[in-house]
Amino acid sequence: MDHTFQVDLRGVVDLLSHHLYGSPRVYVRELLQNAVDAITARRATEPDAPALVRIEPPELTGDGTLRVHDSGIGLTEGQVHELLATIGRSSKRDELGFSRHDFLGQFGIGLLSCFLVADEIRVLTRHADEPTVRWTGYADGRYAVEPAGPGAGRIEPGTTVTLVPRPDAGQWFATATVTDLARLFGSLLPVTVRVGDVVTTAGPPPWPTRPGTPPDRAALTRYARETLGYAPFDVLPLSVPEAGLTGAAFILPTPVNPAARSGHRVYLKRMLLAEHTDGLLPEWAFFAHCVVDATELRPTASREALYEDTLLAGVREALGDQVRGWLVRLARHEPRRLAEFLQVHHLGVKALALHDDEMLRLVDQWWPMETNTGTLTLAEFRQRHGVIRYAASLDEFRQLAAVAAAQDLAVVNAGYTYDTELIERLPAVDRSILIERLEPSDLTTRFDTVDPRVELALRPFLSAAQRALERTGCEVVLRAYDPVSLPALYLVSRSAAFNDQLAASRDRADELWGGVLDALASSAPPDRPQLVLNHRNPLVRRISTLTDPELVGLAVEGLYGQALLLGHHPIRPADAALLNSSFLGLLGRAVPGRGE
Ligand SMILES: Nc1ncnc2c1ncn2[C@@H]1O[C@H](COP(=O)(O)OP(=O)(O)OP(=O)(O)O)[C@@H](O)[C@H]1O
Repeated sequence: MDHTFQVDLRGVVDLLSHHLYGSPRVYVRELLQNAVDAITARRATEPDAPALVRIEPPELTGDGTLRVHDSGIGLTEGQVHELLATIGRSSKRDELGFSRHDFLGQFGIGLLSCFLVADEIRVLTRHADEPTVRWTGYADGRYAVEPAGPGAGRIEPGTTVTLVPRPDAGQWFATATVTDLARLFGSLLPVTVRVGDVVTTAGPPPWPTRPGTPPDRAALTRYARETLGYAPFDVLPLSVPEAGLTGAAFILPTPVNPAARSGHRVYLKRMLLAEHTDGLLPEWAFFAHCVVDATELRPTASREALYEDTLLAGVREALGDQVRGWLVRLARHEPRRLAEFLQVHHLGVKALALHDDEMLRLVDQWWPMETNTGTLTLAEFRQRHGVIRYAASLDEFRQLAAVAAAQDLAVVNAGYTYDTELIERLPAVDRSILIERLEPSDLTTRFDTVDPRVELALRPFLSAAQRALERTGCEVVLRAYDPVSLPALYLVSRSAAFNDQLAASRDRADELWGGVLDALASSAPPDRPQLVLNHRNPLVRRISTLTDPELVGLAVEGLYGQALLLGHHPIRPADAALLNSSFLGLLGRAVPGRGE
């Protein structure tokens, strides 16, 4: 024998409140939604029927209940039995079970949300000229249906839903709260909604809802200020006809962390879905905040997020194209504004340019980069210097910018976030673009060698200098270069820097890893850092003529330490000890009196 499922209503309500809805406040939304749907249904056959929803909070009814009156289609007694008492039953689906296009509701569970805040729900409803019916449902699962009785019938078709608040839910019924919630969820609804005497609907959205209508920028900016709390950098209207979507993207006026997306304000058929909806824009467009209304996108059952389907994916792509189009237009027609935009959002734009050719071109053309010949865009740099020569880290740039400039070598500082990757991606977009990473040791090839006779005469000095620095593993070289004021330059090729790091890790590693690192070290080329003394520098010349080997040692150690510091190189413990001893040694010699 067949049996019918029994439903434990308390269990279902518990499920809704703890696992489906984020807050009991959704009861206002569900009541509004049912009222609006009922009005839509009535106006389908009676286009001139009134379209009014009136909410009376307990303060106004005076009997502790909240009432929602609508001028909708109402229900017959048969429908009351069928629809109100069956969980999951809805009049808003077609014979095949698909949600009907004109309605907000579709799941047949919305009314249950009232049990989040009420113990008892009463519905007094009249359909056309049928008798008025009274339905009362209780949170424990009981319900009663009866005719309204003489004198208690409704004069007009429509429905009044009455909630008897639960003792612990009083806060959700305060007039101010109900007004705020009606405004939050329903301000764009196409019917008039009143809480008491206060109209909470605000008419049509502030963005164009018909194709071809130009946006009212002043109204949109006002909307952003009043509703979203900021004055946008710019506003662009959005439209995706396949999703029945219209809206606006507000470009945020301050930098935002691309990883901390705050989501978009989404309305479905003019009812607020959520203020922080994810998934509407591609991730790169984090600098845009959208407010949209769509007729075809679907909500999840909680009505607090968008259902991820192919339509949503298509919408995301279309909206991404529109935001991108705005950027490209700005670049073409308002370069100043674009520069302002980039000042605020350059990090995000660069992140986007890592994958997006159009954005990469934008960065190439418009983003001012630091170079050792002043601030230039990469495009300008190319035009002037041909090859984009770049230092891949801030330290490398600092170390070499001035010296390279003195050799007429223009270098871009690509040490800021994403810059190196972006420069290295440029040739993939435009094969004619030449790039070259500045290798510190390349510089020495541009330095002049010293006259062989002079160098020969300085052999003893150079040997003493090399001996003094032997412990540091660095090679002393003599060259002549500009700027004259620079006595010495410490140059580490990339492979030497790698070797240094490897040696430091080797010292800290255990046996197993030590073995692995040793194997690596043996495959790395034996490239030593160089201390390049500048023979054009007067001090170096004087030092090179010293005959006291100890003083030569102290002076060269001093130059070594100064070159390390000037180039922002890491100071290892051995370097610190060397710096210390050379400083004290030189001081000892400089101060009159006998040393111990
Ligand atoms: N104010 C009303 N006027 C007329 N009919 C109503 C009203 N409120 C509810 N109903 C009827 O009760 C049914 C169930 O309502 P309920 O809110 O539970 O679900 P729904 O609106 O169909 O779907 P959803 O769960 O998505 O809101 C509705 O389909 C509708 O037929």
